[in-house]
Amino acid sequence: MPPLLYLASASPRRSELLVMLEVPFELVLPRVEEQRRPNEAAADYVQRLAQDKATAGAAMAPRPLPVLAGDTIVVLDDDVLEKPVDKADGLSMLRRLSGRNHQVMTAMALAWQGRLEVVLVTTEVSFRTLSETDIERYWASGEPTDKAGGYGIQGLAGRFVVRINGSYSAVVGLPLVETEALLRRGGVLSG
Ligand SMILES: Cc1cn([C@H]2C[C@H](O)[C@@H](COP(=O)(O)OP(=O)(O)OP(=O)(O)O)O2)c(=O)[nH]c1=O
Repeated sequence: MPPLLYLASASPRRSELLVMLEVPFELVLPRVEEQRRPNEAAADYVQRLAQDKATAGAAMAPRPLPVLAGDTIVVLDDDVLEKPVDKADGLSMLRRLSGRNHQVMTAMALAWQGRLEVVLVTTEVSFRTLSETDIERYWASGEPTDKAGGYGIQGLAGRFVVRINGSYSAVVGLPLVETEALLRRGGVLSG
């Protein structure tokens, strides 16, 4: 099947989730700098990054097809927790998340025919209290390194999650319901 869409993402989770929407797609891999501006609100930041990725993807796409991109951040007390830069950073994120609620924000952007639309999905996630042993063992699993907030709900950190209020697929990196609607608006999906 010829592609109808490009996904501008190196995230294997985003590719796996997009498969669920049954639209043939190919990857483009733009490089976009991820740096929050002073006083930039978390919701603005995550939407800007998704838009930057979609725009950069459209600039390098080999064919004039719509380009989808996303960004995920974890927000705790107005602080943005991105991917841990090292072990100390990863352990400190997990200690902060322990026994508390935080928000996971995922923005998805679609660039097509010179247009750009972005949607933001915010999900509340509750963690149980984590012991130092939980935290050290989880870090040693290798799972936290490439994930916003230093955890993956779909993996070993699933056992830390007491409840979520919102979209599970958004926490993993691509909100299925909202992305399907976005792809309909962009004419990628019909019906
Ligand atoms: C909170 C959480 C994040 N994540 C992942 C989703 C994203 O892949 C990653 C956040 O990093 P992002 O910067 O959103 O994305 P990425 O760098 O992995 O990929 P790309 O920019 O090329 O699209 O964290 C999980 O897999 N599970 C979780 O529970």
